[in-house]
Amino acid sequence: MEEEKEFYFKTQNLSVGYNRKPILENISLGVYKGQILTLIGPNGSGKSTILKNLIREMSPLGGVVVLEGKDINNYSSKNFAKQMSVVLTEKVKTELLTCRDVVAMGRYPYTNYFGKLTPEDERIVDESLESVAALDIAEKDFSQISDGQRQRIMLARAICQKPQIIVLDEPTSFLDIRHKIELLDILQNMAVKENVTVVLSLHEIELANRISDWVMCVRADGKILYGTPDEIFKDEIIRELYDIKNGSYNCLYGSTELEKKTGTPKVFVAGGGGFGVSVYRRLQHFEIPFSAGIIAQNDCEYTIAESLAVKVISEKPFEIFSDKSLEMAKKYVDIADYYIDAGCPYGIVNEKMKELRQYALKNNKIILDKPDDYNLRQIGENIG
Ligand SMILES: Nc1ncnc2c1ncn2[C@@H]1O[C@H](COP(=O)(O)OP(=O)(O)OP(=O)(O)O)[C@@H](O)[C@H]1O
Repeated sequence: MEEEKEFYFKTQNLSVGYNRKPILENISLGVYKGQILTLIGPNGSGKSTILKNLIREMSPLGGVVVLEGKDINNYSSKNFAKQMSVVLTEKVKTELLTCRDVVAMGRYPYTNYFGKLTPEDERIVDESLESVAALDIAEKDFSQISDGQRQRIMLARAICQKPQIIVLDEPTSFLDIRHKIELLDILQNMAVKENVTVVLSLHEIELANRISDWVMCVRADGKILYGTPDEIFKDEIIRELYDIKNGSYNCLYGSTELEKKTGTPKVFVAGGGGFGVSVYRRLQHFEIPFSAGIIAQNDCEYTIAESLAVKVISEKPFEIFSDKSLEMAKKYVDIADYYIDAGCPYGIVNEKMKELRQYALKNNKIILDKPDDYNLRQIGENIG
């Protein structure tokens, strides 16, 4: 990681761990103002431990954490709270506090000794509640709301603090997909529009890929990779990071596929244009090995076919399907008992697929057009 200009927030040779035993060493991260850094990695790899060291909840076993050129230990508590707000997963103990009260706690670095809120503070509390779409639950008892609602209130509290940097540990874990997207949208907005720096950990790597400027991969073996999303989100790196042996993760589409079924492909799928995707996944579901073709390598379903099919007959990007590919596809039709037509329309590029279907027909293959689950289950039973 080369530093051209001074990072707003960085670590230098940071070591973190428990009871004087390091679990991760030589951690070097750096973000500029208004950027988003996401920590990803398997359970127990140490993401929360790193975050706790970044927010002064734990003391590093070695190295330093630097905020705006200054060791974070050299900030007074109040000044540190004006710079940084934190959203952790731990449940906050509250007695008889409304959601509004909890959010208002975010203003304490700015209030006087008695903690009295000014009308301006009250306005910021309302604004923060509104930004997480929680005005409707503002007067509810904080201990009587759902996990997802609690997560949004804690974010509102952090926003209310008007920080320069916000640190969040798995802020999306209890949220449904709509609220996940909304939360990440709020963070992105804070970063891009208000120049707030965001450091967070996420399990949803496809979302990490969308919002991050920097990504830190924390591997179970203690190895750390740091880079831009383009450098980090490669199928190979992600597979190794999570030690995915059965199944696959596709970085381009953020899709997860279950384990490929191997064996003689008694089914041939004529796919293309995305029409084959659901057929491949249902064949996998019924544990039926299959071959697929002819798929252009730039077709949106190519990588999914590669993840699930025993064999994919493919064509180079943007090329009209060649005789050579057709001959190869015929070989796999020969092996198969079934020819599934996924319904991709014919055009200039894939005209040879008409010939392939004729070939299957002539060779007494059972032709199925867009089969449903009932058909697929029967195929599974027939081929054993
Ligand atoms: N208080 C503690 N004392 C000793 N070891 C701890 C403590 N808290 C966590 N650990 C250990 O430190 C390692 C890293 O834990 P950490 O919670 O940082 O992982 P994580 O990457 O955040 O995991 P997850 O994705 O499951 O939240 C784990 O092996 C864990 O068992």
